[in-house]
Amino acid sequence: NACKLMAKQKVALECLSYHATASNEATEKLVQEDIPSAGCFNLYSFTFIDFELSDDDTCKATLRMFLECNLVQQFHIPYEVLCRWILSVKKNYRPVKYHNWRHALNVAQTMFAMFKTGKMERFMSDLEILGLIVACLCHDLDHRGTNNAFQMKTDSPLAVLYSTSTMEHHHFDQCVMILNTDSNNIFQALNPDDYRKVMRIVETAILSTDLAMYFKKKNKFLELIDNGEFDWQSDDKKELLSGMMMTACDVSAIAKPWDVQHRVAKLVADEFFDQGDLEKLQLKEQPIAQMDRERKDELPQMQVGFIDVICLPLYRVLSETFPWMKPLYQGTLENRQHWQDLAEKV
Ligand SMILES: CCCOc1ccc(S(=O)(=O)N2CCN(C)CC2)cc1-c1nc(CC)cc(=O)[nH]1
Ligand SMILES: [Zn+2]
Repeated sequence: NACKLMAKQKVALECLSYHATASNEATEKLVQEDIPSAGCFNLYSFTFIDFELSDDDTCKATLRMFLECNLVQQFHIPYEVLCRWILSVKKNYRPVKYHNWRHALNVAQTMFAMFKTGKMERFMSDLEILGLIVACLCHDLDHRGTNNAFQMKTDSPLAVLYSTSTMEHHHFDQCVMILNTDSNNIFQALNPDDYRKVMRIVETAILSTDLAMYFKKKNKFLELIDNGEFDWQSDDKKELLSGMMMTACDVSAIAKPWDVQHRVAKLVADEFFDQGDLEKLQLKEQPIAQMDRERKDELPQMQVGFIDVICLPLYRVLSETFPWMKPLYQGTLENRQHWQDLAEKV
């Protein structure tokens, strides 16, 4: 309707004024760079840390993941197009405190480690591996540091466009926009059937990162597991497994070594508190506890709740079915103890 059209134009206008694609200079530079090994970046580990990587290193680490999965050769991705696409994706993340390019890189690296160290690649087709890595890198594109509820409450143009999973639909939209920007289309060599398939994998995977959708999917997934499901080849089961893996990657900072988790949690809290400030100022309303900086001493207890309600159940069922994913469960358990200790101190 007219209302949606206006909102679409408003969002599109924002993009027009800001050039979405990477520059040719930046692309040419990356094309020439030597790419360190996966071992050098520690990409096979569930305890990968990006803090000491420069922005340039993060692009090389991303290139290394594509090369390590043989995706460039397999899908005839022109190397220059891949370099430009990585730089364009990085450019379309905003410098918010948590939902920025570094988060996207970490989520993609966890997916890579799941495929390789978690031995999940044996259940995945090559197209699914390509689709899921791309989905992880794009899953929070153009995040503004505010959640779906905030879009609704502030009547943001995005909430007019998408009434459910508002941000996740926008992230996918941004992913499509970048692919449609000339010489950024890493899927250009795929035949029409594979192109349709991989776009569907990317869309479903990005939409599954809405935590509200996770709760629905989790029960269906648990049912399959309880019935001793082991044939993950059918499309709907594969979609369900991919969705669980996307959430597992999205929250995987919770399983990192304690000093990393503690530092990342501060970034998450700072971004939440910024939204809480906006709600107090702009909306004159009291934010929920996790977004209220006046209640920051409740943070350790909230993290224990986050671990118990969302993270542990997911990592437990994944590691029971796929044993090599256990490090994620183990790391989360250890961090639960640290958060519990802090919660008792307050
Ligand atoms: C660290 C600052 C406090 O962070 C939290 C506080 C509460 C909860 S919650 O599970 O109770 N729950 C989630 C669903 N909301 C709708 C209601 C509240 C989760 C987090 C949290 N989220 C993420 C993902 C962005 C990462 C992270 O480390 N912690
Ligand atoms: Zn995310």
